Amino acid sequence: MAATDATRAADEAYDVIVLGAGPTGENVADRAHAAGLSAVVVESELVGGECSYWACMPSKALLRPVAARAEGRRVPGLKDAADVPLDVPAVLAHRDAFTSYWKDDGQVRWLDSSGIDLVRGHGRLAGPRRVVVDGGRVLTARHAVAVCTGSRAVLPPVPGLAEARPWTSREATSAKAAPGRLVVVGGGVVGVEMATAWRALGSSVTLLVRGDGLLPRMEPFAGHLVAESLAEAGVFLRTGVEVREVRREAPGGPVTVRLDSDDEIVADELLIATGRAPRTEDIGLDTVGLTAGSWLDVDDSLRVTGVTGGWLYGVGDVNHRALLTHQGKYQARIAGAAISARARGVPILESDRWGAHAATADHLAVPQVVFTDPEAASVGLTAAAAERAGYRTRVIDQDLGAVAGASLYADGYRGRARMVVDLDREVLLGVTFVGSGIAELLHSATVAVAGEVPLERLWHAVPSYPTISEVWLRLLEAYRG
Ligand SMILES: Cc1cc2nc3c(=O)[nH]c(=O)nc-3n(C[C@H](O)[C@H](O)[C@H](O)COP(=O)(O)OP(=O)(O)OC[C@H]3O[C@@H](n4cnc5c(N)ncnc54)[C@H](O)[C@@H]3O)c2cc1C
Ligand SMILES: NC(=O)c1ccc[n+]([C@@H]2O[C@H](COP(=O)([O-])OP(=O)(O)OC[C@H]3O[C@@H](n4cnc5c(N)ncnc54)[C@H](O)[C@@H]3O)[C@@H](O)[C@H]2O)c1
Repeated sequence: MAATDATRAADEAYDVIVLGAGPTGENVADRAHAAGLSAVVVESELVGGECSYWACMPSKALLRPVAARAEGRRVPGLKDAADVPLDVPAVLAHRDAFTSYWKDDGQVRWLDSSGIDLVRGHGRLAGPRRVVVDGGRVLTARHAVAVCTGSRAVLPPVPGLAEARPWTSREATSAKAAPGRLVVVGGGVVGVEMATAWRALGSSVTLLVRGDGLLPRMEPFAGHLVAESLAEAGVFLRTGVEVREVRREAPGGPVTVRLDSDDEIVADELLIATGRAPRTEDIGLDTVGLTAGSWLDVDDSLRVTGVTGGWLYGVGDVNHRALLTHQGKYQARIAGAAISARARGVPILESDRWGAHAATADHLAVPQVVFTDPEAASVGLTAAAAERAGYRTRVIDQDLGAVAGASLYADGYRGRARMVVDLDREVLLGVTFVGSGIAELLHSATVAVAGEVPLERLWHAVPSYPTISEVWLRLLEAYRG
């Protein structure tokens, strides 16, 4: 029997509506559902979002063989065997498998098995607590709507650029073959990771950076070490340059990039990796008093400020707090807890620093690993950021190559570590590691920074011998004198 309008309307009411099924949206829905609330997710493309299909997963699948080969080349006995070109079809096939061939059946099954409803289509807010999908189906939320629509690559307003149809992160992570000549614009994370991957896959790569170094949000030595190694891998790095104009005479033909110096570079592909914009231009923000196309300002429980009634949340990339999958998922856990507490009528939330309903780590302890060779990883504040924030600090640096575990790990190990100490509390504000195999070391630093572990107690956390982790001992010895 066909549902009447009345029963249909009742069917379409949920406790929580989530807009966007990326890693963040999936986790908000999961947390809400685990707390006994009904949840629906609206998704216009693939369940799993950018991370699964055009970002984290495919990029790391491309980069893992690059790192493994680089490490093999530095291990006696393995050097010659590892010093070979990558098997490009095998690497690309591995990447394709990691994106599930751009199909989301597995993630849809997970939603189903979790008891979360999925509505496919483009969702737009239509006033408080209402979402309209593809201009038809109307969903209403009893407690909350969480906007988790993520971000997209921005193209700077360079004449001819849009018409030249450059690669963005989507094409750079999903391309079916290595271009002969690739120009990459932007020395941030996407720029350096993709320059690393495509160089190793056989492209001649030119990396154009308008600043004076790479990875400007990290400690300067991270960018220096990565630049040194990219140059050794054969990447042409040009710093202090601006792109003035781009021309592509024929679709699929060569592209010419003119710089502010009037130099021209001709390439087969151009990757623009100059940052992100929020996917909020067409989600009905104007219907709730917000500006279309803006990042969402949120409080520490991820609730959007400037909207009355407290029902709208903005979680993940869309709030611009930390554009990382793990941080979006962390925010989702906090938002899910806050939504369910408010739904239960809990009078006062745990919104104090490090409370259950406050995403404090977004301000103080965001970890990030850049999967270049060497890897660069950091958590918390850089020395410069700590100084700007007014802390009284001491900076301790350590040559990672001098650690026994590192020299065993690879011949001629190159790397560096830094800890930034808050002298008033004697806890760590930030830690950075650069070197092979340090990605897995980062969590120790995250625990120390988020835990605000006193340095005198860290002294009793004994790293195993001979591991790269002994860098902790060297850093603490240098601090204690
Ligand atoms: C090349 C690259 C590599 C990266 N590598 C890493 C990494 O190694 N580690 C890491 O932590 N982070 C990495 N990131 C960042 C990471 O991808 C993002 O931080 C993460 O995807 C954000 O998750 P999200 O759920 O907030 O948004 P997204 O993953 O962007 O998901 C948003 C979802 O919302 C959907 N949507 C948008 N608008 C609507 C609408 N109106 N209606 C319905 N659905 C909608 C979209 O289709 C999408 O599925 C990388 C990013 C890039 C570009
Ligand atoms: N391994 C990881 O964790 C990982 C990997 C890739 C991306 N990400 C996330 O995705 C987000 C996007 O990465 P991204 O590299 O696109 O952004 P980004 O903000 O990290 O870097 C963009 C770079 O482009 C430069 N730039 C901006 N406008 C420019 C212009 N007109 N001309 C030349 N250069 C210009 C900026 O100065 C900056 O250095 C980041 O926030 C990052 O955290 C994470």
